[in-house]
Amino acid sequence: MITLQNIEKVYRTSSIETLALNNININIRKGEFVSIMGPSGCGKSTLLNIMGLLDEPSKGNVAIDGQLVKSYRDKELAALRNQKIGLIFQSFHLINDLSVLDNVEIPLLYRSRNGGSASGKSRLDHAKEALEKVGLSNRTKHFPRQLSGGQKQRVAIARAIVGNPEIILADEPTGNLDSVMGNEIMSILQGLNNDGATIIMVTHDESMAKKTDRLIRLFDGTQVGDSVLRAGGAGPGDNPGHFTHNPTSQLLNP
Ligand SMILES: Nc1ncnc2c1ncn2[C@@H]1O[C@H](COP(=O)(O)OP(=O)(O)OP(=O)(O)O)[C@@H](O)[C@H]1O
Repeated sequence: MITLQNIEKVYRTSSIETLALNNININIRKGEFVSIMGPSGCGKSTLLNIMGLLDEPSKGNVAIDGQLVKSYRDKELAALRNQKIGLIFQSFHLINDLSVLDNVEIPLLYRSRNGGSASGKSRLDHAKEALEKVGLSNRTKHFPRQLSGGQKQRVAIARAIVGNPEIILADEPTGNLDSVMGNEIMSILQGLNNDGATIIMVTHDESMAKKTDRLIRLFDGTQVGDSVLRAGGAGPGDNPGHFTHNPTSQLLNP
């Protein structure tokens, strides 16, 4: 589903070079719930951003469903992201001036403006459905400032799933929440995973990581662990999957 091959990421400023990721090789299988852990600054967010096509590696290859994304232009990357990937962040990233319902509709608006055919009514229906899935049907007209942290994160999850993405990437989704709310958010993510979503979650919390299928550990930009926590997770030794031919992109393994 997501394959990273020999990924290196270097951040360069005029005076400093930081090797944020060094020779990372990971294959995420369809339907897995994977957690990524490691000390502050070890490269977790950088890794998630590369998986989410928000950032490019300095070296190496990223493939989504076997398709190398290296040759994709920004617009193609944005379209692929909108179609396949839902993003959830620690600080929610909601738009304060928009109602809950309008926040959740945003990915569908993007899709409509880029050739999608969904009507305004169907977009709103989908947004309401997504809010129902996270138990927030009774807050559609509220604004983010009128919600608790856990509710804000549930809105963010509804926005992430409204377009039915196959992949959900979550960067410390419970990091700003107390343990009760954090557990609620984990239950929602587990439910989405049971329904078939592939989820990759960065966390500092071992107890949250233990609820996932597989734990990848990073240290200083290097992958230092990859363990299966429950059946269903792919093993550390798994080889990257095969790559299908698409004339518009290179093959990762010709
Ligand atoms: N835009 C940037 N420019 C320069 N260096 C950066 C940039 N973003 C991240 N880094 C550096 O890359 C390394 C990895 O950062 P990253 O944010 O991926 O770590 P992290 O594991 O997610 O950390 P945390 O747990 O504190 O959020 C760090 O040393 C950081 O200082």
